[in-house]
Amino acid sequence: MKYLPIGLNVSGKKILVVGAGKVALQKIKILKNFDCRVTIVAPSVYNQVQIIADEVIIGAYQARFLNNIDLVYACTNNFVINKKIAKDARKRKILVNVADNSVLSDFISPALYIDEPMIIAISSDARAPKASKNMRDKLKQVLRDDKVSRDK
Ligand SMILES: C[C@@]1(CC(=O)O)c2cc3[nH]c(cc4nc(cc5[nH]c(cc(n2)[C@H]1CCC(=O)O)[C@@](C)(CC(=O)O)[C@@H]5CCC(=O)O)C(CC(=O)O)=C4CCC(=O)O)c(CCC(=O)O)c3CC(=O)O
Ligand SMILES: NC(=O)C1=CN([C@@H]2O[C@H](COP(=O)(O)OP(=O)(O)OC[C@H]3O[C@@H](n4cnc5c(N)ncnc54)[C@H](O)[C@@H]3O)[C@@H](O)[C@H]2O)C=CC1
Repeated sequence: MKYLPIGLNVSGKKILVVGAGKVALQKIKILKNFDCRVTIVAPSVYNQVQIIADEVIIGAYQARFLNNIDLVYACTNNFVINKKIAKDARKRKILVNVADNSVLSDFISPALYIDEPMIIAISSDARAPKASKNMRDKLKQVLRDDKVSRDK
């Protein structure tokens, strides 16, 4: 095993998501459940992303966008850019998640289900993301059933 699951306090932290496609949107939707500030950078950003991000930078990634950032997600569809983001982040000691390269990632994204205050987080140590998603969906029902019995 390589990736330690921890509960990171992101309250008030500045988080940069590079890219605004399907994978970036998935990350942003999760982040919006937490008390952090999310900035998106991408050459073009569609409405849904625009609405949920705290700040949007239209344009290609530049290293200076990492200034004052606490955590970064590299979610472009360009592996060269993603690799550069990882390198730039490491130089600045900022923890980085690289959507297409777990080897370069300081942390990985588990499959999540949030029903406050409970969180289900399933990971396969980056080896079987689809299996993580499927297991999360099964356990989601367990949490829902448990809640029904707690609320009775
Ligand atoms: C390392 C990591 C990246 C990271 O940390 O970001 C990673 C990497 C890769 N994913 C790949 C593929 C797919 N990933 C998904 C979905 C999700 N993947 C997520 C996490 C992670 N994926 C991290 C490890 C998590 C762990 O430890 O288990 C979830 C759980 C959370 C999230 O993305 O936030 C999210 C569910 C979101 C939700 O529904 O809630 C689907 C299905 C779909 O999209 O419906 C497919 C298509 C599969 C198919 O079609 O079979 C591939 C290609 C190779 C392959 O297939 O294995 C790579 C490897 C690579 O690209 O190198
Ligand atoms: N859940 C996961 O972790 C998964 C990860 N992936 C990987 O994640 C990456 C992203 O996938 P999708 O979101 O589906 O791609 P996508 O094509 O939908 O989105 C890519 C985004 O990157 C942006 N982009 C491209 N060059 C950029 C630059 N120089 N600076 C800033 N933004 C830039 C594009 O404008 C676009 O918004 C791919 O590398 C893919 O292989 C794929 C499936 C699941």
